[in-house]
Amino acid sequence: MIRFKNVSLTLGNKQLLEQFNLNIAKGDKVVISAPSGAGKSTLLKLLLGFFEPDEGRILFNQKELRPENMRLIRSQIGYLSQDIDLPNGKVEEVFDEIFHYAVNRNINYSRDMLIEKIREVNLKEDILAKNTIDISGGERQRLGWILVMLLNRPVLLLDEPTSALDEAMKNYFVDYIKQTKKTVICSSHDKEWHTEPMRIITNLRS
Ligand SMILES: Nc1ncnc2c1ncn2[C@@H]1O[C@H](COP(=O)(O)OP(=O)(O)OP(=O)(O)O)[C@@H](O)[C@H]1O
Repeated sequence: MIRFKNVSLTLGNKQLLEQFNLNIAKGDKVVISAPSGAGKSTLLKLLLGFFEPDEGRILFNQKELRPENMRLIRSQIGYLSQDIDLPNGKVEEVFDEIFHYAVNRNINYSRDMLIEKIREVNLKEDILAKNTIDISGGERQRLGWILVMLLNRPVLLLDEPTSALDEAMKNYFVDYIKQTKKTVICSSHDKEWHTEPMRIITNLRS
């Protein structure tokens, strides 16, 4: 479903990917656990079309990543960025707004579903009335997770998605990924991700 074929990429003066090959089948769970600065975030950003490879090809559902395909490809991806980029505003309104975007209008979403998820991830309902700029890193990360879970897209790209969470919460999200049928690529250093059925990738330079 996702294929990197001999992909090389240099940013600045640093070669991050060198003839990199990776085949990801539908439903696979891939965890990238290369050292800091190795290019994990960049690999995810390549799939979103934020960077283009210097050499090689990237295929998504047999289609080559090209500017004209990116809109359709992105509509199938739930992306959790490292800094959880939520718009400014009251949490409840931010979620409402996101589910009113044209691309998300066919998704089943309600305030009750949001509240159920908020409870599941050990947040309190009063977070709905808080501004997204006034919440902690751990709260923000859990809201990002709630968003990708509710968006319910077939492919998840997760960039250090458990870095700000306690052990119980890390395990909660690892368990969610274990049981989902979605195709998942996750960058993380957390040991909780080193478990079946995750495929661990440690080297981006071959
Ligand atoms: N647009 C850019 N121009 C030049 N260099 C860049 C650019 N984006 C990233 N880099 C550099 O590429 C390297 C890889 O960055 P990236 O964020 O992908 O690493 P990472 O493996 O995710 O690291 P970490 O685990 O610390 O988040 C870093 O040295 C970074 O400074």
